[in-house]
Amino acid sequence: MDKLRIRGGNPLKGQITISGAKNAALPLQAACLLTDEKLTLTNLPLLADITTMNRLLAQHGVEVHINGRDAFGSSGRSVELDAADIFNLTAPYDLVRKMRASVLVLGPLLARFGQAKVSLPGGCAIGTRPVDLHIKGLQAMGAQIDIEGGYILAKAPEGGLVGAEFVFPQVSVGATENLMMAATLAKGETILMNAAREPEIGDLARCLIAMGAEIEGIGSDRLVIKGKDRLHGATYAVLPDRIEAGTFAMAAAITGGELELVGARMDDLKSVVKTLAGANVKVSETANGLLVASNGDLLGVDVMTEPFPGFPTDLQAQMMALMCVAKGASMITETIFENRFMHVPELTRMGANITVHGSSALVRGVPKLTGAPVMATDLRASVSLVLAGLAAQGETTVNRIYHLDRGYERVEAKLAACGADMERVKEED
Ligand SMILES: CC(=O)N[C@H]1[C@@H](OP(=O)(O)OP(=O)(O)OC[C@H]2O[C@@H](n3ccc(=O)[nH]c3=O)[C@H](O)[C@@H]2O)O[C@H](CO)[C@@H](O)[C@@H]1O
Ligand SMILES: C=C(OP(=O)(O)O)C(=O)O
Repeated sequence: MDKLRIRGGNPLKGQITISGAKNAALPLQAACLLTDEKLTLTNLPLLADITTMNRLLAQHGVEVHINGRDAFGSSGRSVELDAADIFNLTAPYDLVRKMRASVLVLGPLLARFGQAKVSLPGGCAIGTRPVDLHIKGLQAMGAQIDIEGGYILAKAPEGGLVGAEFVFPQVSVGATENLMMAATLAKGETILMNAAREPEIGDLARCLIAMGAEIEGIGSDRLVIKGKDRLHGATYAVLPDRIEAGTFAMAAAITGGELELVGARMDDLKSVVKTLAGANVKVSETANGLLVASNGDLLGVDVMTEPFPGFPTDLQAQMMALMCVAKGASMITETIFENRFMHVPELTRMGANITVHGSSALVRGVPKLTGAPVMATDLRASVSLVLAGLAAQGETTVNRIYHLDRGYERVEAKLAACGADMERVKEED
C-alpha cells in the first residue's frame, strides 16, 4: 500500500492541468450500455475508479478499448466502449462494493434489456448512502423491483419502461443520473422534478443528446426526457473536474502560493470561489482557466454544504484544512452525508483546533500545523490531509492513499511540479 510523504512549507507556484471529472466520467461510461453502437469518451482521468467501471462493463460484455493519451496531454485518455453484445445482466457484489457508482448500470441495463440484477452497494465511510430513490424512480416507470440476497432484481414491464413524472423527495446526483439514462429508452415522456443540477448531470445529458436522446431542462431541477426506440454511438469529452480544481485552489491558498488551474471553469465553482473570497483568497478567470492567488492572511469563513449550486460536500474536508490555519473561527456544516468528518481527528493530530457538534464543526484557526503520520478512510478526507501536510511544519506521512488514487490523478506529480516537497513511497520503504 502506497503512502505520501510531504515536507510542508513551500508556497505552490505554477500551472496545473485539471483532469477529466471522475464523477462525470463514471455515468458516461455506464451510458454506453444504452446503445449497440460505439461510445467514445475522451479526456478520461487516469483513476482507479475509471478502471473499476471499465472492468464492470467488460464483465457485462462491453468491449473496452483504451486508446492512450489524447489531445488533452498527460491528463487525458480516450476509451471506446462497445456494448453490442451484452451477455450478462448482473453487476456483482465484488465490484459494486468497491465503487458505489457501479449502481449506475441499473437504469441503462433495465431500459435496454428489460431486466438487471445489481448488487446493493451498502454503506461506506461517509454515510449509509441508500439507493431507495433510484429504486422508487424506476418503479414509477413501471419496473418491478425485488431485493434478494443483497441484490436489486429489476424487471421492466412487457414492452419496456414507461415514461413517468417523478419528484425526488431529496436531491440525489446518482438517482437523477440513473433515471435520466433509463428515461432515454422509455416509452413516452419522463419528467424528473427536484432533479440534481450538478455540472456532471449536464455533462451526462449532453452526451445522451449526442447519442440521440431528447432532453430538456439541462442545468435546471426539472428535466424532461422524451424516450426513443434506440440511441446511437457518439464521441464525447468528459468535462474538467471541478472538485480537483477546487482542491488545488485550496492547495494554493493554504501554502500562500499562486496556481493557474488550466481547464477549470468558473461557472462550475461559483459558490467555492465566493467562499474562498470570504477567506481572503483571490480567484480570477484567465484565458486558460482560473488563477488562484493568496492575498495575505487566510480568514475564517462559515461553510455549509448543499447540492449544486451550493458549496459541494466533496470540498468540505479540503475547506476545513484551510480553515485550520485561518485567522478567527469557522463553522463548517455538512448537510449531505451524516458521517463526513473523519478527517477531524487526523487534522487534530496535526495541531488543529476543531470541535464537532452533530453535523457542524467549529474550527478555531491556529498559527501553524505540525507534520504527523496520518490516515484517512475516504477520498476527500485523504486529500484534506495532503493539504494540511503542505502547510504544516515538518514531515507528514499520509497512509492508505488508495482512497486518494480513486479520485486524484498523479496528485504527487502535479503538486511537486509546482514546488511541493512530496513523494509517493511504498509501504515497505
Ligand atoms: C460518483 C459520484 O458522482 N459521486 C458523487 C455523488 O454521489 P451520490 O450520487 O451517491 O450522492 P447522492 O446525491 O445520491 O446523495 C445525496 C444524499 O442523498 C441520499 N440518498 C441518495 C440516493 C438515494 O436513493 N437515497 C438517499 O437517501 C444520500 O445518502 C445522501 O445523503 O454525489 C454526491 C453528492 O454531491 C458526491 O458527494 C459524490 O462524490
Ligand atoms: C464521495 C465521492 O465519491 P463516490 O460517490 O464514488 O464514493 C467523492 O468523489 O468524493
